[in-house]
Amino acid sequence: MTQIPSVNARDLLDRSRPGHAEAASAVREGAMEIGFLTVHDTPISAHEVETVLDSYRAFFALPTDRKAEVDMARTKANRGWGASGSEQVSTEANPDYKQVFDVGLALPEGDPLAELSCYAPNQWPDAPAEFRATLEAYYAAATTFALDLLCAIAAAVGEDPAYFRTRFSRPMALLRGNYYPTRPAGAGAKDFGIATHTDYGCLTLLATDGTPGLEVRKRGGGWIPVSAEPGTFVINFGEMLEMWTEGRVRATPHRVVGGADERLSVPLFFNPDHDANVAPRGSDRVIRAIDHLERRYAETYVHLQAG
Ligand SMILES: O=C(O)CCC(=O)C(=O)O
Ligand SMILES: [Fe+2]
Repeated sequence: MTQIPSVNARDLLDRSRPGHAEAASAVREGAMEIGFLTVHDTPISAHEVETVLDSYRAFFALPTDRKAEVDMARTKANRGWGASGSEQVSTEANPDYKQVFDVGLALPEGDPLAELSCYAPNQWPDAPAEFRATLEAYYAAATTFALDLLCAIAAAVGEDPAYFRTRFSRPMALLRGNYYPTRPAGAGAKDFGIATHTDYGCLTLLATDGTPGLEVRKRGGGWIPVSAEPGTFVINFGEMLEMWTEGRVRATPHRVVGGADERLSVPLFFNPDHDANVAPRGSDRVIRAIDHLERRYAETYVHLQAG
């Protein structure tokens, strides 16, 4: 049976700890074989995650017309609320029935990067109170942790951590709240909370409310369920890191079918700077991170789809 490795984050991040070698070895298996791992003993507390989950829960519980005030479909970017059906991550499935709320890096006033849609301004609802402050605080904590994790994981798989550390100074990192209502009556074989997909970026730091639902595709066929209580995290890797490491780190397909229980999850998609070259290191190709990300956004967000 394939197991998703569980890693002590303190041991991983601190090379002087006696558990470091064991943590690094578990990371190698998680990154290079399965494409998923879970981490515990992290710098982000269960309480911080519960606070973020409570904020998203209150937002998604607002009446539809209130959420529509920050509907990303009214913009050419992906900041704000995405209604059920606003994203189609697989051409073999219908648009997902989840709702989302997406937040990106907040740039200083007048920053020329704000012209790029990957750095579009965030849209904030008036309610719930503290929603913006809670998400901004979590965004800061999660991006710091994600960078430390990515560098430690790079070192564990034999890459140069210093190289990665310099490619995330203005990251196109996207924080998302996913709200999965109960699986709709009449949902069929092509309907999913989120259909089978790989993530687009480097590393995804995923918190959940503890309700099961996420499934990871096994190489030999079949699915492995993964769960994470608040304070623990699921880590998986995206297409850019797979390209960047010439396939040594794997971007593994995953999905949420959804069931009788509502569910909330909070991924941080840790994407690099817009101008990072994510082509295999040592090759003479250039694949700009922003080009890959904008192409994937244009394929999957229904309001950005061509035609
Ligand atoms: O809800 C989950 O557990 C996973 C969500 C996911 O795969 C995504 O948002 O990319
Ligand atoms: Fe995903």
